[in-house]
Amino acid sequence: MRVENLPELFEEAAPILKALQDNGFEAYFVGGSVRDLLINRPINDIDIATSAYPEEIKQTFKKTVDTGIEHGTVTVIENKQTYEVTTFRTESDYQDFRRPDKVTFVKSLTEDLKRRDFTINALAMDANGEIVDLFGGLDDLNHKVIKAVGNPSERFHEDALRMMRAVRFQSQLDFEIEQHTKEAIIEHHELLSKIAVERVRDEFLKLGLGQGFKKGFKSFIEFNLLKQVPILYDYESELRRLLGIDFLPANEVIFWSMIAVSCQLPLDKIRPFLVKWKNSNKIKEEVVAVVELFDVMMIKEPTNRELYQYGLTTLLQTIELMRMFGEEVNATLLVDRYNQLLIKSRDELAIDGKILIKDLGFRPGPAIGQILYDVEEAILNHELENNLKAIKNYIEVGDFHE
Ligand SMILES: Nc1ccn([C@@H]2O[C@H](COP(=O)(O)OP(=O)(O)OP(=O)(O)O)[C@@H](O)[C@H]2O)c(=O)n1
Ligand SMILES: [Mg+2]
Repeated sequence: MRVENLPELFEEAAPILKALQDNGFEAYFVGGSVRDLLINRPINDIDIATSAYPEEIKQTFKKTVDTGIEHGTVTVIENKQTYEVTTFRTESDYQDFRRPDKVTFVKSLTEDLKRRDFTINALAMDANGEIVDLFGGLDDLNHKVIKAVGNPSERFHEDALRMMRAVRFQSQLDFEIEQHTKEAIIEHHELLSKIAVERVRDEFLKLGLGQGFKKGFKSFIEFNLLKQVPILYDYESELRRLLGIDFLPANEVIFWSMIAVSCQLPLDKIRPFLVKWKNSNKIKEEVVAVVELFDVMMIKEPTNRELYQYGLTTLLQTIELMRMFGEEVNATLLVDRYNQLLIKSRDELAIDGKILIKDLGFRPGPAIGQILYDVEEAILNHELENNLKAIKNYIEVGDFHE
């Protein structure tokens, strides 16, 4: 099969393949980009596999970076684009079911494709768009099937993360997992515990944001992968409720908030939960804010101060989360209320501590903070305009002096 009219991304990369070929090497596009091209999905990164050794790749191109030279990967920079170019390889010595430290370079594309995870990821394409399909990947793409290359048990022993990859592709692509592949995951699910949490998290998140979330998540639970992940292994019945939800989480923060809320984790357990999953501080704080506001809004309308304190992004994410859990929320009204706030942050306040001390004769100390808070509160509740004259007057009349 040949792909006519390659998209620009591939056209731009074709000279890389040609340069390697001109030096007597084989070179192909491989992996996710070929798969995604064939099913019209947006293409992430273009990976290239070649018979050239890393040193030979480096000699072929002017600008290269040794990204993972011990694994045979050299990054080639051409026309400001970067391409990962990897020597045909097979992974031989497996320790602890993680990807090996050592790889063995091989001279044929076939050997390289044989060690890849799924048939849909084991397709290659040459510079003219000709597809190399040695394991039935095209058929599986057409039938929307995720199937291990060769013996599934072997593939999962080589890298146990592949079991997570199976369910994340199921979610992202809305595909089904082939029977033997599925049975091998169920049989070997315990191997997942050997894999670094960060790697599991990346796959879990991709699963969480996929179009076929419910399908992938159901497999994640039913193939017992859930049993191997931090904290959540205890919450199977709670998490199963997510299978009945009709909204897809739109981003990382909503995804983790959705998980935390469905497990009914108390607020003080959310940070430790996110830390266990090695999330960044940024994600941690954003998720905690969403869940806090969610708890508020489940009981009552948020106050103006709450809208101000949490801000628009958190508000919108919380509204989305509430809708996921079947709560009716008047988003327009809440957003209008937010937009009508006279100030959106402390910096916008027309007065500050310095003015209070210099112009109004207050003494430095905790009273300053209290005055600013009260002024802010009056402005947030539309009882006071945010201009210096009005605020000074408010303070004079209000008898704030000790
Ligand atoms: N554990 C893994 C990881 C990757 N691969 C192979 O390496 C390719 C590139 O890996 P990666 O970029 O991680 O995955 P993609 O399939 O490209 O998916 P994505 O679109 O998410 O990048 C895969 O297609 C697959 O052929 C593999 O066999 N086993
Ligand atoms: Mg990729």
